Amino acid sequence: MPAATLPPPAEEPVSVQRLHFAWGRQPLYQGLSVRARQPGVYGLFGRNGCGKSTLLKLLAGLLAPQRGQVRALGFVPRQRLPQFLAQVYLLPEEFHLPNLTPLELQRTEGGFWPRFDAALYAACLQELQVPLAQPFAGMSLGQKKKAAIAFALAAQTPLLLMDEPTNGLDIVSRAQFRALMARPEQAWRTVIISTHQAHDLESVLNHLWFMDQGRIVLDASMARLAQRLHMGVAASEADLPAATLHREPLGAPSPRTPWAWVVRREPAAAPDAPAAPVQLELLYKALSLAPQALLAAIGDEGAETGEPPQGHWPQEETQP
Ligand SMILES: Nc1ncnc2c1ncn2[C@@H]1O[C@H](COP(=O)(O)OP(=O)(O)OP(=O)(O)O)[C@@H](O)[C@H]1O
Repeated sequence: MPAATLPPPAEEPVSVQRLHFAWGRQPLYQGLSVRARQPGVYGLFGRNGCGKSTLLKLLAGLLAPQRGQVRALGFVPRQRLPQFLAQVYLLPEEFHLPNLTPLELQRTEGGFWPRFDAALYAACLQELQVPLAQPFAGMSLGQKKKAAIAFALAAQTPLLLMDEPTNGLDIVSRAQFRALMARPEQAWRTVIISTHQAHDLESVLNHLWFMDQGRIVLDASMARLAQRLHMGVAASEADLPAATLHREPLGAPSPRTPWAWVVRREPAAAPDAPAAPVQLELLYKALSLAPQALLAAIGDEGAETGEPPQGHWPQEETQP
């Protein structure tokens, strides 16, 4: 059955409840909860070292939670059941490719993923301009990364985890990555992308998670962000709108320096005004520097959809 016509998964793609995890004695998460309720592209953002890669590894079953519950596609990832492993693909930030050509990689490893799509692999490699028959040993870092991205997309797993996929790619390749993510073959599944390259994902994301101090502090759809926030650039500091949630000069401060701003969007004041696109880089900085007012303006999406907010989960559970 073509991927685009697959039925939606019976299980919630991802559910993490009251997760506790520490590397050695240093606690990283002390009660992290987050859910991907439906397929889509989720962006996982946060400062260096906040725990994004660790969460992806927990979702792939490479690490075990110390307390709490992690579920992906209805499975407990750490059990590493073959049925689960066939449905999840983790593209780590750093990886080792055997000294094969991309074509040989498909022949030797493609069979591990039951939905591996050889035609899609060839199309992705072509789009990213990776030579099919050149051994990886003779490729640059960026070329290897692109080959790995093509393989990850072609594996067609219901859950795809990508850690900093655009790191090391040139500007043209980043645009090509965005085009690949927007292909219809990707629309049916759940993709979680950890990244600092906010601009690379603006047009691709359906949903945003922002992690800080071991918790997901922002869990909002892009539609909600566009509905709740208004962003723009003023010609100078004197031209900034009143009551900004975040403001920053775009260059060395001077009376003529333009300033970027974020304000609460007031749909009641102009109900027919179209929602403006969300500038993720600005949002990222605003969340990193002064999150409280911004989070209050965005509000709790779960509360409005009847979902339990963080910390109201039922029974805490410890996994093997
Ligand atoms: N193998 C490891 N052993 C010990 N500590 C680790 C290990 N991997 C990660 N950590 C620590 O866990 C914390 C979270 O690391 P992680 O790589 O998950 O963060 P991140 O948000 O992905 O960071 P970055 O944005 O820099 O990639 C860091 O303080 C890091 O030092």
